[in-house]
Formats: sequence, structure tokens, C-alpha cells
Amino acid sequence: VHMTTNSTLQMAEFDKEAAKNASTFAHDGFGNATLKRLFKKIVNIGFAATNDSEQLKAISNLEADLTGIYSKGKVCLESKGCLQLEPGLTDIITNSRSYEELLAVWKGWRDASGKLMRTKYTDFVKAMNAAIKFSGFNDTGEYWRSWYETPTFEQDVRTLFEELEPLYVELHAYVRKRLKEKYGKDMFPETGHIPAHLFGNMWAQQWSNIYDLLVPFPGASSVDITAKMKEQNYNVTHMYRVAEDFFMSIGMEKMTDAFWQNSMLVKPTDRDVVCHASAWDFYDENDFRIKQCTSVTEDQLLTVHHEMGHIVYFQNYRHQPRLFRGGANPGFHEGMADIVSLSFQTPEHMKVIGLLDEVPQDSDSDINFLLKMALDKVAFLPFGYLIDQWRWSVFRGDTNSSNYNQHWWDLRCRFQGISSPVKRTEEDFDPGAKYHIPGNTPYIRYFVSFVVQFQWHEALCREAGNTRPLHRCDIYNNTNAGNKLREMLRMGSSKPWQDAMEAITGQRTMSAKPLVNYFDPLLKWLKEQNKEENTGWSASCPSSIPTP
Ligand SMILES: O=C(CCC(O)(O)[C@H](Cc1ccccc1)NC(=O)c1ccccc1)N[C@@H](Cc1ccccc1)C(=O)O
Ligand SMILES: [Zn+2]
Repeated sequence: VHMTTNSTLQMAEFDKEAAKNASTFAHDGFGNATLKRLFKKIVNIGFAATNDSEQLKAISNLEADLTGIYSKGKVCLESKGCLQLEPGLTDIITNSRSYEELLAVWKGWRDASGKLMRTKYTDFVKAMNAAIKFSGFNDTGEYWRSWYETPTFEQDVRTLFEELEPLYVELHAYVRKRLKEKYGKDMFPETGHIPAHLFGNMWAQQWSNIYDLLVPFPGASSVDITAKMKEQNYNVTHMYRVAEDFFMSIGMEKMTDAFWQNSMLVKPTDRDVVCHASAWDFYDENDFRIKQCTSVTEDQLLTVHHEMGHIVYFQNYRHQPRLFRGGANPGFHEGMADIVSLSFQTPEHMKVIGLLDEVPQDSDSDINFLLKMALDKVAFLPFGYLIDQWRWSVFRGDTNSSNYNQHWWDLRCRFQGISSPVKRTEEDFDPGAKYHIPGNTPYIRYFVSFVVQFQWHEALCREAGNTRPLHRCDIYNNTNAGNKLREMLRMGSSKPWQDAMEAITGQRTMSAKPLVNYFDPLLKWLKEQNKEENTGWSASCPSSIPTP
């Protein structure tokens, strides 16, 4: 822990020195926009502006402690021994269809992670808020939102969410109906919420792992990628080669030798590591790495493409000055990480890489495919939106340690329409069970990403001369699409993100329309399915919890 603290203090000293030197220039009055932008980045040093190094030590040590708790957390089950989040607990949450077993793992993980973090997290927030004031921000949330350079950013994301909510409500109603068939309707509260542990995901943030319970047309084609991968003896290295091949097919460079030498692609057996996947730029224009506890599953193949998408962004802005080597905004970096997944998952592409025998053309298969995509991309939207609604309210002081968990579940019930399967109190700290809270990684970036990736996909498919419906477009092997994407990537953070957006789509704003258009055929089908359903749920959490 003191290692990270020392390097944190050293970096802060450097940043302060550079900021002091830059402030001797009247850079606000510079004529050259790029130079002006560069100076603004040099002086905007975040927490490092504090004159109290104790605050920086606290921030660094508390983050290390919190991620340490997260990476060491384990749940002991009489049937399967003691398991960590990856791969053991994730495998059970993904594959078990036993209400009780899922509940044991869901509750066990929260007891082993978030529950142990509450006090440290309270101190963590205090230290960050105290330090950030030296950079002229009222609280940490205001600092994080400043990266989007948009005064109306909070309202903009709220508006986008409201435009997307009707689609989510229809998906939720259909999934609730099918889960009631599976688990029995008396396991569901009267309020319309769905118990949070039944979605095939530890946080109910993406639902494609329970696709087998939800298949619209079982007769039509739908493919189990994980099974196919195992059948074809996929190993971890091959998964990375498949992803590298996709990026090279649209004209991007191969991974560097340093990438293959220095990355950590499998979980080490000799030490505890933070298994949550991440990509790293060492800013020497050559050393780029992924850290991932990779296992051979479909979810993990998508994560491999995601992390490598970050690396491709690093490679495309490596010529920029150091302070411009970042995403146009954090949501753009995540959008670049995900954009390939919209092509990669199409039946057309699955056939290209041999994970699907025939490409189905009938409309039933289309609905099957669109539902599976919605279980990842639409289901995610309220989750991607609410995490930082909670965190911004904590940083503002509207939520404090006496109602952390209450507010968390208020948001989970209101926006996701899910509820806790067991009673929750302020002894619990459920936000801490999600990596990004102990890891202090902002989250609204993923909501932004899930919106902009559809805007880019629509524009890149047009550039590629695609004539098929958007959800069947695969930009694999299309260098025109790749060149268009690279125009944006090369800019890094040298220009405001509106310029980067314009470079790809011709627009300067975020828009929910491409996402809504992509799922339009599914929305019609869902409305038909939900004709007899009371769609939606009560804004507040259920008072009573059904017990098995
Ligand atoms: O957290 C991730 C993937 C990890 C990451 O690639 O976004 C990673 C998060 C991280 C980890 C450690 C330190 C900082 C951030 N981000 C990066 O590795 C990254 C991001 C931008 C630039 C450079 C690296 N995805 C989110 C949301 C998501 C996205 C896409 C599909 C599914 C789910 C999640 O799992 O809840
Ligand atoms: Zn990412």
C-alpha cells in the first residue's frame, strides 16, 4: 500500500509543479486553440491540487484497501467449497437455475464484499471531496462530470434515459412474465419488481446469460456461443487472436510484441489480483497491456474484444502529445471498446468465424437475435444510468452513510424495476459489491457508450455501404468503415468530443434514435407479447419480500 501512496505523492508533486509553471502564462488568452487546450489540461490536476498530502495518502490507501477487499472476497458453499467472484461465483450466477442457490451466492457475495467497505468508503468520499476543492470543484461528482465539457450534461443523460425507458419497460415486462413461468409467480412481489438474483448476472446489469429461459422462437435458430467455443477447443490465446483479427480486418494495426509479452491474460495462481478486466497504456507508444482473468466463455470473448478496443484507441492516438492521449470523453473510450461487439455478435459474423453453421434469414430468428442483443444492450441502460446517480448524490452530500443502502435500493427499484430478494439494512453496503465503487471508476461513461456506439454503428455501416437492417450489419473486413473510425480515434482528446462525434456521424450531439431504430422490430414484437401484461412497476421498493 505505501508503494502506491509514494508514487501517488510523487505524481502529485510533478502535476503541481507543471500546473504552477503553466499558470505563469495567460493561456486563457492564447489564440491557438490546441495550445490553449493543452495548457488547460496541464493546470487541471484534480485531487493533486490539494496542499494536504494526508488527503492524497488517504485516497490512495483507501482505494487500495477497498479493491483489496473486493479481490479477496469469497463465499463458502457446502456444495462447492469457497469460491471467489471470478470464476467460481460468476459461473454459478451464470448457469444455476435454482432460486435458492442463486440467492446464497447473491447474498454471500454482498456479505463478503460491500458489507465490509462502508466505513472506509465514507472516509474515501470525505478525502476526495476535501482534495477536489483545491481544484475549484464543489465535489468529486462535479469534477468527474467536467470531463464531458457540457454544462447540460446531467440533464442530457437524463433526457436520453427517458427516451430509452419505454423500450426497457417492454423488455422488463416480457422477461418478468417468462421468469414467473420458470420460478413461480408467488416468488415475485406484487409491486411488479423482479428479484435481483435471477438474471444470470451478479448485478442484474446484463441478462443474456438467461436467454435460454427467454427464447422467443425455440424452433428457430439461436446459438450457444460458449458451447461452440468449447466444442472447437478455443483457448485464451485464440480468443485474443480472434479479436486482433477483427481489428486488423478493418485496417487497424496488430497488437505489439510488448502487448503479448507484458499482458496478464489469465488469473495467476500464486497471488490475489483484481480480476476485473482492464486495459493499460504505458505512454511509450509501444507498451500496451490487458489485465484479464480470461476464461473460455461467450461473455469473456466479448470482454476480450472490449479490452482490445481500448488498446486500439491507445494505438491510434499514440502520436498525440501525452495530455491528448485519452478518449474524446470517457464515454467515447468505452464506446470504442464496444463498437465491434455490434458486428461481432451478428449471425453473419458468427458464421464467418465458424461459430454458427448457417445464417438464418427468417423473421423468427431475427427476433431471437434482437432479443439476445437487447438482453445486453437495453437491459444495461438503467443500470448504466443509476450507478453515478447514486454516487453523484453521495458526493453532493444528499446521500450519506446513514442512508447509503436505502438510496441505492430506491434507485435500483425505481430505474431497473428490480428488488432485493432478501431484507436489506444499513448494515449492508450493496454498492460496494460492484467493482467500480471500490475501484473508484466512474460509471456514466458506460451509459454514454451504449448510446453513442449505436450512433457510430449506424454511421460506419452507412460508410461501409451496408444495405441490410442495422442489426445485421457486420463491418468486418471493411476498411472504409475502419478509416472513418480511425479519423475519430486519432484525435484522442485534442478536440472537444462534439468534434469527434461529427467526424464519424456528421452530428454534434448524442442521440438515442439509432439505438431505438436498431431495436424497432423487437419493440413491436414485445408490445404484442405484453398485451395482457401490466407493464412497469411501482417507483418504490416492495415492502414485503416473497420467501421460498
Ligand atoms: O468495467 C467494464 C470493463 C472494464 C473497463 O475496460 O471498462 C476498464 C475499467 C477500469 C478498470 C481499472 C481502472 C480503470 C477503469 N477500463 C479500462 O481498462 C480503460 C478505460 C479507458 C481507458 C483506458 C482503460 N465494463 C463495465 C460495463 C460494461 C461494458 C460493456 C459490456 C458489459 C459491461 C462492467 O463490467 O460493468
Ligand atoms: Zn472499458
